[in-house]
Amino acid sequence: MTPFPDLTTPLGGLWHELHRAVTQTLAHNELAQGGLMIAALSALAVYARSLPTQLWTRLKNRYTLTLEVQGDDAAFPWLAAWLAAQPTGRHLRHLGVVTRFNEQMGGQNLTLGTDRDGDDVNVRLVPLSGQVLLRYRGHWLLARPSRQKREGQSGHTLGYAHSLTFRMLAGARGAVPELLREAYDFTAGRADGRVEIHIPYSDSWNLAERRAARPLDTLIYGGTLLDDLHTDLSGFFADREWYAGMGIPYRRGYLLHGPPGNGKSSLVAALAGAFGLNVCVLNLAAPDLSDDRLGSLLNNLPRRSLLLLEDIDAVFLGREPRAPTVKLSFNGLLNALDGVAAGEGRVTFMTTNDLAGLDPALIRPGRADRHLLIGNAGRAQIAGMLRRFWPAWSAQEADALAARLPEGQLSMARVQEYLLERRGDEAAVTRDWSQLAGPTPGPAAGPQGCPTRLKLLAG
Ligand SMILES: Nc1ncnc2c1ncn2[C@@H]1O[C@H](COP(=O)(O)OP(=O)(O)OP(=O)(O)O)[C@@H](O)[C@H]1O
Repeated sequence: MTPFPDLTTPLGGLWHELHRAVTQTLAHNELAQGGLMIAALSALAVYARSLPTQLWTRLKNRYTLTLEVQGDDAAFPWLAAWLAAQPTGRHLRHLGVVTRFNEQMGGQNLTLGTDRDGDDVNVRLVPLSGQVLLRYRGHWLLARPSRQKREGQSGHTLGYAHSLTFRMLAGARGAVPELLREAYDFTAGRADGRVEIHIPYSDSWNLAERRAARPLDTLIYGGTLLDDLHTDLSGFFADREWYAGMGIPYRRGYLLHGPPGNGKSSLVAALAGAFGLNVCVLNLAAPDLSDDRLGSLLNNLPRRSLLLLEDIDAVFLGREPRAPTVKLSFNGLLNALDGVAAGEGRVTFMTTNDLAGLDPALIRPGRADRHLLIGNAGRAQIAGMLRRFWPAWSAQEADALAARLPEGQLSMARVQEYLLERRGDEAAVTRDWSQLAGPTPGPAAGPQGCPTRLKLLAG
């Protein structure tokens, strides 16, 4: 087949003319010859310059493998914390300071001091970007944390999307599962009795904090509330097959209601510790929580978690949002709680200080199967708390002191605060006792004396 078009056609004739003109020009015109030469050499130079990069990329793709984990994945905190704990992890030079609510970033924990309430003020030094070479089980790993700005529709910064990449020789593939297992054991898998608190991040959850589990017996409630709840929950976890056999959705919902500061949030965290579970805290009033996002979040709940919806009365008045900033619709919430997509095995705790303000649909059985009133402190509870603070006191001494206070008027948080203030001065507890029945001191205290910052998680 001839490389030229057919000369008998008009296009073939045109091509022939063009070819002849170019050949003649190149044969007789030195300027054209020089131009062509320069163009050819330039093209060669460009190709030669890109050759090492191409070669490197080819070699890299052929002989190395990459393990990448995105910041919103559950494995991210495991690997980030593991990396930060490696001796060479400290060689990363681009560090950021984040508060403890970003524990998922790994990094080095620093306690800067204690605040007015005696709580540690913690920050973390976390690697944001850079790369380090480290040796793992005889293999070289190039670890590279990085972050990318996330922008909203109007171009404003929403935050940063973090990711972590490990590059290694292809032969190290067998070490990947071990690496993941070790990172998991180092963090979430540590059987140290800690409870993980997760908060929403985009459509998924981020580990906000790992905290020591509070023993259940440090919480004192009236009657048999604690035992009943524990038994109910144990029964639920043991009954999966029974639910399946009965065709009943395998979910359990609890509504804890009562005045503030009597241990609703603390109870959820303590139960999580007792059952080896974690807590996912969701603020339904968050302005960026739409119906869709709530659905995704509930579908993506980390395994073995209790879902905690705090202060649900603060979101809707009846079925209407309490504030214009609330994006969630009442129906969206109902659907997420028990619609078709509602997660199997989910345990939800809702807390409220205002039962009367809630729409009955939100708390009907199926969404909230058990309603538990957690009221103000009874005398027996106050006596119980006195003996926790002062174990040497006899039951009669504690009962006698508690009997001087009105039944069900004070919050347990108020009693706790009073005792905390006098924990170094036993005599002051009895001496000032009448103050407890009086008005609550301090600007941060609510009507029942619940210090507002004693929530499971702020926000
Ligand atoms: N029943 C209780 N036994 C022991 N301590 C309690 C009890 N109730 C409350 N406290 C103490 O009071 C503090 C506040 O409790 P918590 O935040 O759990 O109350 P709450 O009912 O969830 O309050 P709110 O309705 O304001 O969220 C905690 O530090 C906890 O130690």
